Amino acid sequence: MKFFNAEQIYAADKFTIKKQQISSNELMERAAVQIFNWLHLRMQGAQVKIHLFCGIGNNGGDGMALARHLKEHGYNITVNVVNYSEKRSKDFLINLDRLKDRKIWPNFLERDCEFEEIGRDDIIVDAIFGIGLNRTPDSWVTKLIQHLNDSGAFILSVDLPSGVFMDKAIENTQAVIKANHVLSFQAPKLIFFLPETGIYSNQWEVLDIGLDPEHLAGLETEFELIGKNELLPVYIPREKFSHKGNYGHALIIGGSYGKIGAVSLASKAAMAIGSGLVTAYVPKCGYVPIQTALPEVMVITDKDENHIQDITFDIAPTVIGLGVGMGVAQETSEAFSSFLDSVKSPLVIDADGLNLLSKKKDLLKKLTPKTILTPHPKELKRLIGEWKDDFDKLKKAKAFSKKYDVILVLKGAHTITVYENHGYVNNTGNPGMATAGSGDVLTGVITGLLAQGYEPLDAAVFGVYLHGRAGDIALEQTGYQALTASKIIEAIGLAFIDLFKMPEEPVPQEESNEAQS
Ligand SMILES: NC(=O)C1=CN([C@@H]2O[C@H](COP(=O)(O)OP(=O)(O)OC[C@H]3O[C@@H](n4cnc5c(N)ncnc54)[C@H](OP(=O)(O)O)[C@@H]3O)[C@@H](O)[C@H]2O)[C@@H](O)CC1
Ligand SMILES: Nc1ncnc2c1ncn2[C@@H]1O[C@H](COP(=O)(O)OP(=O)(O)O)[C@@H](O)[C@H]1O
Ligand SMILES: [K+]
Repeated sequence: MKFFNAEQIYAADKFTIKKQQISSNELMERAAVQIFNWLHLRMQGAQVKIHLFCGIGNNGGDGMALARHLKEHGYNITVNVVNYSEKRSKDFLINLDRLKDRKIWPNFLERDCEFEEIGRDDIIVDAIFGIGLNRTPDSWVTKLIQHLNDSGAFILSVDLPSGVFMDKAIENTQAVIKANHVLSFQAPKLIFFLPETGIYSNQWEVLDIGLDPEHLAGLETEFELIGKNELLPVYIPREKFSHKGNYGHALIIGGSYGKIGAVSLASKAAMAIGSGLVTAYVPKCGYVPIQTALPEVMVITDKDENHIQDITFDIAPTVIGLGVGMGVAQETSEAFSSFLDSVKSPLVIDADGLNLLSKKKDLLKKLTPKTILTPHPKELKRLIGEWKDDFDKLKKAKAFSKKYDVILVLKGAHTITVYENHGYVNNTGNPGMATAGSGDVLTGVITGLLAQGYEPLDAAVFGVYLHGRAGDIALEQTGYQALTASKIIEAIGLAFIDLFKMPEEPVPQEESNEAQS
């Protein structure tokens, strides 16, 4: 699913209005009816106080139209116009008049005015700013936003939480609505998935307002949300007469004294994801533990007992995953450097492999084209330097990807895989996965997919999805706290099965069309 920017949404509005021969106000009405239906289905006429706060643009217009439907269905509402500008939009004004026609008189909130009391059990509809926000709200609007956030009431935001920009970082965190639920029109928004802005959208849902699907499908976007629909076409089925040689040989290089478990996890994950053969390359101290723990995995040992000092082997792996638990000893660094001089196979580099690259940036030029790097935020900082905010991080990651021809897997709650100018946002996984070794599992998963012939970008995006899905499935048995990296590996098979089990959930839409009657 694509993430559109504000300009694309405005253009899609225009296109739809023309093609469907409707007015912009009719489109607004659709949006308002959808929100009304969403609320009505849940509230069933309950007399909970609903406080609507509407700006003077089209986001406010949506709120005014919603107020009319709520009133007509007997809900207990108060309507507030947050009068932050004189430049009221045409459709806001139409809906203001329609309210007045029905004898509903909004309170006009201005600088220095008193704000109404809001009870903890009340509901707030936030329609102050939408995608048109282009500067930080004034101090009095900021105070109002704090008043709403402090009320403890349930906040339903229209389209996005007021105060969040579509394409840049928040400047004043006090000036942002903390929404309990966001109803986003037509498509989700990238800001829901970035850590600095995502915290303001506790939950979100998409409401279809009927923008022209063909027009939307033809739009080029920088970011997209990855789900089953995007991945099923990528899946490589198993052929009846295939043999293990068809599914590649993954070599996992890493480990050091006390950190052999990282290689065990990555190797086991590479096996579980379907690699035909898996070999682990470890210092001597890793031989017995891996041979004992993983009968399916072959082991090659380094000449040294405790650290990797010389990466040479006489096998021909299809793909190499390097770095987990490897340490950054001087000898390891030198071995890594000479290994890169001759390596030709596709590479996945994680953990200490990334730290070594950060220490000697020259090595980046030696990487196989489209090498996959899987940094967590600290490793990423070492690689690409500090960033100002999430948007700056993505910009820097894209530039880095282009400069070195690498695929960057930016791990986090919503891992984003970046290649050149594009970002693929993951929507599986859970906070239970914030646990030792879960990153090692991801390294094995991606390496194992590459071994089977997936293109590097597909292997990264698919691997991140399956890893998260396995974490979600494991969670059902363990709960957050007891979820461990090993449990993620155990659930990989179910993550594959789940891919085919049921179609992707449709974008949530409300069935009831009561308000249209
Ligand atoms: N296809 C869709 O998705 C549909 C979307 N719809 C709805 O339209 C919403 C977008 O509406 P919108 O363009 O009128 O912008 P909105 O956010 O209401 O802001 C209003 C104006 O405020 C101004 N302004 C900006 N920052 C400011 C500040 N800090 N302090 C003071 N003023 C500030 C700025 O004007 P400026 O002053 O810069 O000229 C801006 O234009 C969208 O989110 C959705 O709810 C549906 O109705 C139909 C289909
Ligand atoms: N809150 C979270 N929600 C979803 N996934 C998470 C969360 N926290 C961590 N993860 C995932 O867990 C993995 C952690 O990787 P990493 O930090 O390298 O762990 P380790 O070094 O212990 O193996 C990443 O794939 C990351 O996306
Ligand atoms: K809003």
